[in-house]
Amino acid sequence: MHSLSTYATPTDNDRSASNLLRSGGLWALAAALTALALLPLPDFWIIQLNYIGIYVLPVLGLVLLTGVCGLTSFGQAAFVGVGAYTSAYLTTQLGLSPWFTLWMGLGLTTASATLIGAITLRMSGHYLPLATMAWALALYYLLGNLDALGKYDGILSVPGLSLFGLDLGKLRLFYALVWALALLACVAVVRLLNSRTGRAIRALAGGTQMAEAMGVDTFRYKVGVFVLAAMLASISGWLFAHFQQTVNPSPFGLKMGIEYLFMAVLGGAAHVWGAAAGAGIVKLLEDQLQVLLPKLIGTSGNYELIVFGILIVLVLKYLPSGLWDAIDRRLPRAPRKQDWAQAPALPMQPKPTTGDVVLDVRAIRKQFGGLVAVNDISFQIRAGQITGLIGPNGAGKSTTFNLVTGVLGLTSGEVLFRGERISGLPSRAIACRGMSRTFQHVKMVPDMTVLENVALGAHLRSGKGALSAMLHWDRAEERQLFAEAERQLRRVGMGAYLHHKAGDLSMGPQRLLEIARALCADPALLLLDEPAAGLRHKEKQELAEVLRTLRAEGMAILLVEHDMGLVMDICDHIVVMEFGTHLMEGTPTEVQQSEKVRAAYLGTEH
Ligand SMILES: Nc1ncnc2c1ncn2[C@@H]1O[C@H](COP(=O)(O)OP(=O)(O)OP(=O)(O)O)[C@@H](O)[C@H]1O
Repeated sequence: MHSLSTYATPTDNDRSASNLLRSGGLWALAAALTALALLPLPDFWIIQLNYIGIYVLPVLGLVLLTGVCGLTSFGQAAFVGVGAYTSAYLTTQLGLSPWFTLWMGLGLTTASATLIGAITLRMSGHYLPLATMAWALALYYLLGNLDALGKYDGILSVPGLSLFGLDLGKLRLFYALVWALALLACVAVVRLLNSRTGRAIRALAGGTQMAEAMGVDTFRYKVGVFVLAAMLASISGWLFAHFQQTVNPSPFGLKMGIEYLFMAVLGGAAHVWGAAAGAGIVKLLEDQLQVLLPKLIGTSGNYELIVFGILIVLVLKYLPSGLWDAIDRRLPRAPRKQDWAQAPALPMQPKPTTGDVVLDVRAIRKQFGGLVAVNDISFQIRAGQITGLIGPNGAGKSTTFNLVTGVLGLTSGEVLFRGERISGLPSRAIACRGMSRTFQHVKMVPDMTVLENVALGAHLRSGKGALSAMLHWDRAEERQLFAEAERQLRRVGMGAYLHHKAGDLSMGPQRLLEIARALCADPALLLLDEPAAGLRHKEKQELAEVLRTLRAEGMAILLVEHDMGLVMDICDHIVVMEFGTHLMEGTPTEVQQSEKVRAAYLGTEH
């Protein structure tokens, strides 16, 4: 299996150079920001930098929401408005401390984002962005029409911030506060993305099927990310209100929502540091263009919007992943520091004894309109056996597979897993009971390493959440997860690939990655959907060896496969389907000798 490797394993020197560059980048940014504050810069530039810092927070939210999760939102500015207005209103009307109203703003944002997210995030495709536009507009008009909030004039005389008698309204102190919060948020998001929760979040962009099969409650995670993005926006709104000391609806409307999205896309929507790059470039460019363009053209107007329009088209065409991505790709990539050698093993479920019935499929049926794709199919799978499910194209194998794993609902019949009825359960609930699968078309997170992808398989065997990740309270569990991921990768002969980017693998290692990820879930039943598709002869032999080893260890395996050589070579029992019906079942020899099976494959009458 090692012969498959076409990559050089990074050395310790690469690792330290890369770590220095990457973690050093944060310190370099912090040092540059401090130096800027100490330099005798005109106030104008400090004000600009304050605005950039304020914009970094909502854009960072969009990086999570849009760049990482693939959920496009034009409504981020509305949550900036919720934070700004809550604090402006409560400090001016009730005389509350801004340090208290920050939390009230966050509370209101959390409640409204949870409600809006729960309603809109069920939508997909272009409906979701349209829905975000709708509630962004609704909030804008609400703010502009409420008497209590001063209608379109807004709220004036919002107090500045002070801390222990220190007036944070002074430009350079406010600058320190804004950028301390912005950098803290960036570090928190970096930590989040590099955690159990982060890996689940990163899996969402490729659709929900794989993440659900790993036990991730994808809808809950989407709402969670939406709320987190809104909270970052709310903090930005709080800063904005107390920096400007006045609020009105304009900066929280749809136009600003589009501008935040533009900052994220330009900077690099999938990169945390892209948020800072995007916010900085757009703000500085906007200001310079507002001065330059009227001079060039000879009349005043919002001409910078035309330049931005052209710029976004060019960026989408030539740098679709944003400016930061172009830089990031040139930085050396350091492998994760292997600090899990001593980590205790993750808890394991008790396993069935060899020969026990693990899966009992009873007369399952699936109709798609008038088409009966699976027609009252029954079979059993036992521990320590490889059961093949074969049949010509369109026989109903994948549909059967999806019915068993909970991806599709049954029209009738039932499925028992280890004696428990699982029909009707969602796939994550089935995964939780010890059934794990691979996909006909490999599903993984291409930007994550092989190790990270495989660690996702143990999602249900761990439990640390977003806050633990941000505070680094999840390190012990992370070590356990990576120890398990490495163990499973070595089990399938992928020990040489731990730190490779999954998207760079060829088909053979990709399929083994999926098997290792499925094994990471500690399953009693492994379902493999065409694992040999696209593999070379040697890779197939290696796959067969892996499956034999798993069988010897007592694993129950269901194999849907077209490669008859492989099926006949490794299966103990074979179920044959044709036109959705159960044609026959038996040992490989019985199946090979069956006239009915030959006729089914040759397309003759039987
Ligand atoms: N979502 C769907 N809606 C309508 N028909 C479907 C759907 N999914 C599958 N079918 C139909 O059900 C039948 C069985 O398809 P299925 O993909 O399960 O076959 P298969 O044996 O896995 O085929 P292959 O080996 O080509 O993957 C086919 O006629 C297919 O067109």
